[in-house]
Amino acid sequence: MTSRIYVAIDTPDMARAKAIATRCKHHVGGLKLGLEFFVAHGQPGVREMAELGLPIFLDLKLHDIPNTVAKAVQALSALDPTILTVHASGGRAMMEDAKAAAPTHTKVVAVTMLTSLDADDLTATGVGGSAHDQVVRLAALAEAAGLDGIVCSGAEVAAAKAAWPKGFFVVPGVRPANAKAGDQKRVVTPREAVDAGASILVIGRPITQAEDPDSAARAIGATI
Ligand SMILES: O=c1ccn([C@@H]2O[C@H](COP(=O)(O)O)[C@@H](O)[C@H]2O)c(=O)[nH]1
Repeated sequence: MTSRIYVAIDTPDMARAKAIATRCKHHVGGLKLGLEFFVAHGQPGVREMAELGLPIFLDLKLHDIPNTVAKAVQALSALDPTILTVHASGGRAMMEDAKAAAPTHTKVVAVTMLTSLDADDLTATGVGGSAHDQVVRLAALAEAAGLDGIVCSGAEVAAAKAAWPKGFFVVPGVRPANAKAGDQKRVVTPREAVDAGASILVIGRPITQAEDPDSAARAIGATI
């Protein structure tokens, strides 16, 4: 069975990115390339990583006016990513236009509330209610916009899935027991994320900063 783990390759260093991906490629289901990697290497870098043969999750978290996001998605289409992210707070029209511009089989998923934020952060940005309420609200908006799913923490995925059973649920902020949370505030273990209904888990530092990324990915895979 294909692993549900997408390893977050968060580095601007191409040699390191390829080395990590090559080492753990038999124990993960895909590679997640985000802002740090894309700003450093752009589309040629993504193509180079895709040559390793794993599905590519392009986590660019696009967030702008509908026309700008749609044009950006069009410009990325040749990369044919398996998964692409936009921010749900960009609004319904932005998400609709992003989905319309994406290749048919690319899953366009909306980031609801970053896993590095907690309830206090939400209040500080002027949003009332709990993380749970915010995620469920933005999940409904993403579904209405025709997206494929959302990104949320493992703490909200069960509620989001109950409201959207056919949605695709991406869960970052995943930490094996006793691993350092770092800047992540809404954290669950890999097992908890899967039990709650995650479609895929995004895991970065617990794998990429391990002495042996291959063993780390394998060990985490064994817990789910
Ligand atoms: O809410 C979100 C959305 C995306 N991410 C991304 O996932 C990885 C997590 O890396 P770790 O090292 O496992 O913390 C990273 O690339 C983020 O950009 C997220 O953490 N939370």
